[in-house]
Parts: sequence; structure tokens; C-alpha cells
Amino acid sequence: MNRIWVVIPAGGKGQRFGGSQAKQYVQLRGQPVLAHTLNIFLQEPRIAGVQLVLPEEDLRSGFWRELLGEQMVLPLAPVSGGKQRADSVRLGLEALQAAGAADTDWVLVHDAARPCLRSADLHSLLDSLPDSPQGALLGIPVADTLKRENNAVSLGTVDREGLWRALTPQAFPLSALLAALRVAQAADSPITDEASAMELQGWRPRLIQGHGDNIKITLGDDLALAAAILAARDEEN
Ligand SMILES: Nc1ccn([C@@H]2O[C@H](COP(=O)(O)OP(=O)(O)OP(=O)(O)O)[C@@H](O)[C@H]2O)c(=O)n1
Ligand SMILES: C[C@](O)(CO)[C@H](O)COP(=O)(O)O
Repeated sequence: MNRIWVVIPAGGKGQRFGGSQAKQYVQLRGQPVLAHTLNIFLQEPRIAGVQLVLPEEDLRSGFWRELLGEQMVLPLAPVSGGKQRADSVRLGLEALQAAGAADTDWVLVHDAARPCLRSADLHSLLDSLPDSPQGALLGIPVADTLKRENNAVSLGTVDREGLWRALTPQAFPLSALLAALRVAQAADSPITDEASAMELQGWRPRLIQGHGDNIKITLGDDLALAAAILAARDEEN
């Protein structure tokens, strides 16, 4: 039975977010963004382990231990990330291999900056894996009209038929994903998600429709939006 692992890339600087603290560390409804994201997976019984990838300086300083507190136990020691998100994901995969994960084990990669992932959407992705030999990712069909921009001027409209926004988690077999990332990085291919590396190798992963409130905290305003999403969810429950 293939085990299911998670890599949480949290090695970014949050430059678009601004502020003095990287966005994965800022407080969101009483705990760091990163803690919200980690808890989603630490509480999921089907997940064998969570590999956290942090900025090298934060790993070295031990800052993350103070941030997450004693109550959060990470069975796998966090590792340092790299210059790009794809580098951090690759380093997380290599750490999983070193920890004994099998080549055919599944790995879900989920942005630390997406703390609002619904457990229902995670379960949809996990449930899809037996029927997703070429991997699977959460996504959502584009619902807005899309423009191609140059110098804040519209150059025209992009046909949105069949276009989806890729979200995370994205799920692939460990060794296939690691190999695809290595090939893409060696070719200096612009890789912004795991699926794009796999697609370059001819894989056609399944798109599993998720919810638009699985936002990525990117700009400063996104933090208040994430807080409102989680508050509304608490109200529902
Ligand atoms: N070298 C990097 C860059 C990004 N990430 C992680 O990948 C996720 C999505 O990336 P993004 O939203 O671009 O985060 P940042 O790179 O921090 O943001 P920015 O581009 O604004 O600096 C985040 O959880 C981020 O921490 C990472 O692990 N290693
Ligand atoms: C992986 C991702 O979240 C899918 O939409 C996105 O590509 C990350 O992009 P970023 O520029 O690294 O935030």
C-alpha cells in the first residue's frame, strides 16, 4: 500500500506581501499562518508524515520552534529550502527519500501560504488518488474574463474556455516528481507548480475541483481575507 506524504514549502520571503515578517509566520486568528496549514495535514490520519521546508536562516536559528510552540510535534525534522519554490519542493522530496519514503509513495505538495484549505477538498484529492495514475491537483475553473496586459493597457481578451486556476495540494508519486523537477530545473524551465514539471514529462494529471476560498496569501490584503474565511468557517461549524 503506497503511503501518502506531504511537503509544505514554507521557504519563501513573502516579498509581495510586504511587512517585517515573512507571511507564513504572521499571526492569523491567534496562530501563525504556518501552524494553520500544518494542522490541516497533521490531523489527517491518511498522511504518513509532513515534511516542512523553511528558509535556511530560520531553520538555523531555531526560530520556527518558538513560533510553532511545544504543542506542535513534527515527526520529520524540517529542512532548508532553496532560491525558488521548485528548489524548496525538490529539497523536501529529497528529505522524504532520505527518511525512507518509497519511490512509488504519493507526495502532496501544499503551499504554507494556503491556510484555508478545506478538509473536504483535501479528502476529495486523497479519494481521487487510486484513479489518478498520472497524479492530481486541486483547481478551479476560471470564472472571470481574462485580459493580456502590457503597461496597464489591455492588449485583448484571453479565451477562458477550458482554463483552470491551479491550487494546491498537488499529488504525484515521489520519484517521478523528483525526477521531473530535476529535469525542469536543469533545463531552466519556468516551473511555478509541480504539475507543470510533470506536464513537461508528458503527464496529464487530473484536475479535482476545489473551492475558491483556498486562497494563497500573497499580498498584504490577503491576510484579512484569510481571517474572514476562517471566521466564517468557524461560524458554520
Ligand atoms: N524559495 C521559495 C519560495 C517560495 N516558497 C513557498 O512557496 C509557497 C508559494 O510561494 P509564494 O506565494 O510565491 O511565496 P513567496 O515566494 O514567499 O512570495 P513572494 O514571491 O511574494 O516573495 C509559499 O508558501 C512559500 O513560502 C518556498 O518554499 N521556497
Ligand atoms: C503552486 C501555486 O500555488 C499554484 O497556483 C502557485 O503556482 C505558486 O506561485 P508562487 O508565485 O510561487 O506563489
